[in-house]
Amino acid sequence: MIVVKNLNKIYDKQKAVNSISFTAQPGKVLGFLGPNGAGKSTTMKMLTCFIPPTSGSASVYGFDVATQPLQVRQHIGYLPETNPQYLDMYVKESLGFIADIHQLHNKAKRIAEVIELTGLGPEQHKKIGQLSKGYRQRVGLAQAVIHDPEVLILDEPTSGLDPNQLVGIRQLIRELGKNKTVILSTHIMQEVEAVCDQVIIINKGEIVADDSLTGLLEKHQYKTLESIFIELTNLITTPQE
Ligand SMILES: Nc1ncnc2c1ncn2[C@@H]1O[C@H](COP(=O)(O)OP(=O)(O)OP(=O)(O)O)[C@@H](O)[C@H]1O
Repeated sequence: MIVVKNLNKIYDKQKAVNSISFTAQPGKVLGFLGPNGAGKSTTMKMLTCFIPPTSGSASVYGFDVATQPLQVRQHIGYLPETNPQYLDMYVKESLGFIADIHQLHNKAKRIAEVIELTGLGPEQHKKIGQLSKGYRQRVGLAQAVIHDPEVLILDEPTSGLDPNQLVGIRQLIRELGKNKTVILSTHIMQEVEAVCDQVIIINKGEIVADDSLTGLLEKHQYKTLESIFIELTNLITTPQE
């Protein structure tokens, strides 16, 4: 479970995240939506202890991101938007490297399992630099889940994937979401409808919707998710400080 209370991030003078509060429950996929620059990645970076909050609090699986970052990292899997990879490493080597960071005892078995889970089988003997973008995303996902974390934070996990790969990765996220807490950011509304149970829309650092997918659609007279998104993210027109 993730609990966020009055979380703020100010970069110099730029207020990126403005006192947001929400919870994410296990067994559900939470779609984190918002226009470019809304504060999605910043929030995800705070939840994964990559950057400290300016104020407010967030806990992941009961551990505080500011005071218990090691414990948070043990229970969280993170696929950053940029999916940074060592291109000279072989797929299995990179998974072994991450498995070592997590001090996994059953390393070989677990590497084989995540290769199977993420559909990396046919490409497992290649160097990461030789992989297509979609397969690199799969490596990122395999790295994020290798220690079987209870919480997964996925920043635009399907960006740039072809339709065949999209279906596969979405199915995988759905499957993982059955017993983990998953937060997923995306700009693809179809993906939200296909994968998410809960939807948060953030605009200019503030939450403008937090509801179940069905609740959100019902509240907006079953308009398309795209029109709801546009309506809500064009609402706040006052400039940021
Ligand atoms: N390191 C930084 N220093 C200064 N400002 C930053 C930094 N990182 C992000 N910002 C600013 O914070 C705001 C939120 O950015 P963030 O990357 O969280 O948005 P986002 O919702 O993830 O956007 P996108 O959909 O484009 O990925 C933006 O105005 C951005 O310019």
